[in-house]
Amino acid sequence: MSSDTLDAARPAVELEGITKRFPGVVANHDIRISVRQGTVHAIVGENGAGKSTLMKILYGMQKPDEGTIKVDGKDVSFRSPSDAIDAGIGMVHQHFMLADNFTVLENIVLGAEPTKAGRLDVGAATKRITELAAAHGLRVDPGRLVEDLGVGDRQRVEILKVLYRGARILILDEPTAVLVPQEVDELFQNLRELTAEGLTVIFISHKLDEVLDIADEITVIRRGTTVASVDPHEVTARQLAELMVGSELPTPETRESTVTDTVMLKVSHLTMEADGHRAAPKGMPVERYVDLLREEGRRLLLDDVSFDIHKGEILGLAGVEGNGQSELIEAIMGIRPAHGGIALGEQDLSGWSTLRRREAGIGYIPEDRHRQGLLLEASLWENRVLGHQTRRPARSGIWINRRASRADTWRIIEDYDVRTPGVDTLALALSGGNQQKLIVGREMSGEPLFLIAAHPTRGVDVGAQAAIWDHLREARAAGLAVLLISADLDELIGLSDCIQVIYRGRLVAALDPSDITPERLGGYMTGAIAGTEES
Ligand SMILES: Nc1ncnc2c1ncn2[C@@H]1O[C@H](COP(=O)(O)OP(=O)(O)OP(=O)(O)O)[C@@H](O)[C@H]1O
Repeated sequence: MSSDTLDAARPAVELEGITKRFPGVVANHDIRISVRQGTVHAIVGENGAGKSTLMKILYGMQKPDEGTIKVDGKDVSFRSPSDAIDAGIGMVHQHFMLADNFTVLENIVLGAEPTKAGRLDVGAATKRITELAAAHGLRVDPGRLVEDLGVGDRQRVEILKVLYRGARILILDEPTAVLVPQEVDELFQNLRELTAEGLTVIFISHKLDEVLDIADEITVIRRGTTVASVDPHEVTARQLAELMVGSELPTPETRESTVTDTVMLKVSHLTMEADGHRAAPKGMPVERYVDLLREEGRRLLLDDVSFDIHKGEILGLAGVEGNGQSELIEAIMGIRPAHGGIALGEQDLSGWSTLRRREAGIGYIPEDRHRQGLLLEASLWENRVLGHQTRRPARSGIWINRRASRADTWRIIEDYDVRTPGVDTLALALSGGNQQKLIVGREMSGEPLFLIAAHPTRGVDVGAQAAIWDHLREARAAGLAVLLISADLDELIGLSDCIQVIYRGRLVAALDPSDITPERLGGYMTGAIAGTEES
């Protein structure tokens, strides 16, 4: 949109004086934002700044204590998301909420208004979806099963789903976190087409360069209140970050290799069958057995994966989600059986329980902090103890040592800048990024020999991201071996000593991070560049 038309555009959403308090925290305070119709309006801020709370208010999931919301110039008051949907607001969640074993069409119409007869008119629904998809440049095939779709396609289905319900204002919560660069380009193209047709997009992201690329206007929230609305053409990513933090950022230090010759983790011929683990015939070498499985045409989730990680080394694993990363983690943690070998230092881990592996020195920052990382209903100090019950400071004799655990939780809060009123706060009351900082702090505190870091900075702001990177680099310099799995390609390239690409369960390329671009890496990850071994 040209700046003249932009200025002329009327507001689609006006938030005036929004305040929301939780016990001990003012999450939003006197927020003022005017979102012009037909624009992409980005909202940025540190972890815990209050972005999610504000979006929950706008989507009817929470009620503000004070303030007014106007949509298309009219005062509204939402009691639930369905009120927000009726007013033309749609939310595209970061974690897709699609049913895998249903088609695109079924997912889109699921939960939308039933037809008068109570049955779905498949012909009419298909026609409407096809028209919507064509009108907005969102190509998807309504008849395909969602489980067969890639991440970018799934996101398009989510967008179509809210458009199908009549949304004119779309809220996108960190939509690029799971996308490779090529998919980000496509998403941005889609968003440009949507706004060109008069739809309005509210875009939340921690990736400031992307925000600068796509937004027509950016609002910065700091400690619960709006501190600036800026034109993306007039600020740099660094200035934006400084507005968020309220002070100048430190310049990142240059890095030196700390990789040693000592192998800390050795993974050899790791292979996992899709339809159930069967023991290999006695005495048959694993390589031979893997060949046999292939000859039989069995589907393999991990296909003969071998690599070493040395003391002081970060090995980055690049891959589009669903190409075997989760299975690799599960095999290393002893959660799911696989063929092949895993050794930590001199110790062969075959047959070891997850707890024993953890005790032997494996730390684990899980990819899904809600399902695997935290007990949301428990306090922060209890979460500090979680998974570390048998080690100091949690344990003294046979008892959990509350005092030491609480003190250590305070230490993590300080070291990792977790924004919380205290250690008795429930984990569910922390913002997403602050939950993540707590988990990273906890896993690093166990002083592991080897760490699996799955998306360690997902959802954390640039300041906290830099702090977590520093902690990882320091631990690496002290000899920690790290398997880093991340969808953030700048993070993978910036932190890793070597990058392996996983595609359909196989390691297809070994790349040197010092001479690879995110675009080329994305090419390997999607299979667009054929996987040849490089080094
Ligand atoms: N249900 C709740 N109960 C208590 N406090 C809450 C609740 N939800 C949010 N908060 C607090 O409100 C503040 C704002 O949190 P919010 O989730 O809105 O931040 P955010 O900007 O979305 O952060 P992030 O980038 O980490 O997701 C935080 O201090 C958080 O701990």
